[in-house]
Amino acid sequence: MRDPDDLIARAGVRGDPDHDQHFLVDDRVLDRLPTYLESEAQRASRDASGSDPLDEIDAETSHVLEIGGGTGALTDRLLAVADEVTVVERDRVLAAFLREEFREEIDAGRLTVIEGDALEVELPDFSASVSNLPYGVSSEITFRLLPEKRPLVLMFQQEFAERMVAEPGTSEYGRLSVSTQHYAEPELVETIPKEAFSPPPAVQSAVVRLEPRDPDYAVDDEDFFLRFVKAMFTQRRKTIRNAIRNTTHITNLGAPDAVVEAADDELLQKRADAMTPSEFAELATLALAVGEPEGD
Ligand SMILES: C[S@@+](CC[C@H](N)C(=O)[O-])C[C@H]1O[C@@H](n2cnc3c(N)ncnc32)[C@H](O)[C@@H]1O
Repeated sequence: MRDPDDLIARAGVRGDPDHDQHFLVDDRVLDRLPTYLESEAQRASRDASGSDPLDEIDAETSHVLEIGGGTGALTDRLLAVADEVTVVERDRVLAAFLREEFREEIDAGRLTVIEGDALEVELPDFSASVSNLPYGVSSEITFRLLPEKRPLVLMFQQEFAERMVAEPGTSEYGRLSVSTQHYAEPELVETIPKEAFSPPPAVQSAVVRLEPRDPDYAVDDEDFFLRFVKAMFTQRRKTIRNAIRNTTHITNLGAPDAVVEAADDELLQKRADAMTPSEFAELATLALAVGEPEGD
């Protein structure tokens, strides 16, 4: 495997925190990241057999997408486990370096470097993604990837990761938890100290594994459901009864009182942070049916 410090030296760059550039320099962390594509049970059985993680990975690695390639330390590990890798990098100098450093892999058709903004470029049909995300746009990128319903292993600021995996009734639980868990089952698999990066970011990081799944509830209109959840959490300290009445500028409900009249009283007395995703779905479905949403 290429040495991460050598890659930075060869690229002749210093990560610029203002452009979300924090390069991973801890080999052990880099080696572990692709293995999180496996489930917990698969990882445990491999650990028990003592096999080399990068040799034995048992996951869908036909085409792995990496957002934010940097100097290529993670790209190198992904090439070791995947048939094909596509890396997106916005920085012109870094994209040129990746094309030079990985010329052989590119010529062999195993690596594609896309220079551009991950929020704008056309993404390939990938089988999984493993990425150390640019934190400034991590939410937007994640919600671009989640609807594709592929396994994702993504690095975030720790506090963000904790909100993604949070359960109802906790202070971290919010709109981010419900919308993440609508698409996938998230698992916080490892926290990463600042020293694993060069330059170190301001806060600790964490790796989240996101296994795509269909939710255990049905929604007729996904956009309305997500907008309804957003609306309820803008009124976190209010009861759902008041939140429904106070947020018509977000939900576009023409008849919020009709929703309140038709809804189960027990739900109406709750606050958003005590509502399970399926309870939100139940209310959103009712709101669509009787709340006269405008423009839907
Ligand atoms: C946290 S670094 C990770 C670099 C490398 N993968 C590693 O682990 O060492 C994030 C990378 O994303 C790039 N980047 C920042 N914003 C981006 C965007 N909107 N689209 C694509 N790449 C972006 C940065 O230039 C940087 O190289």
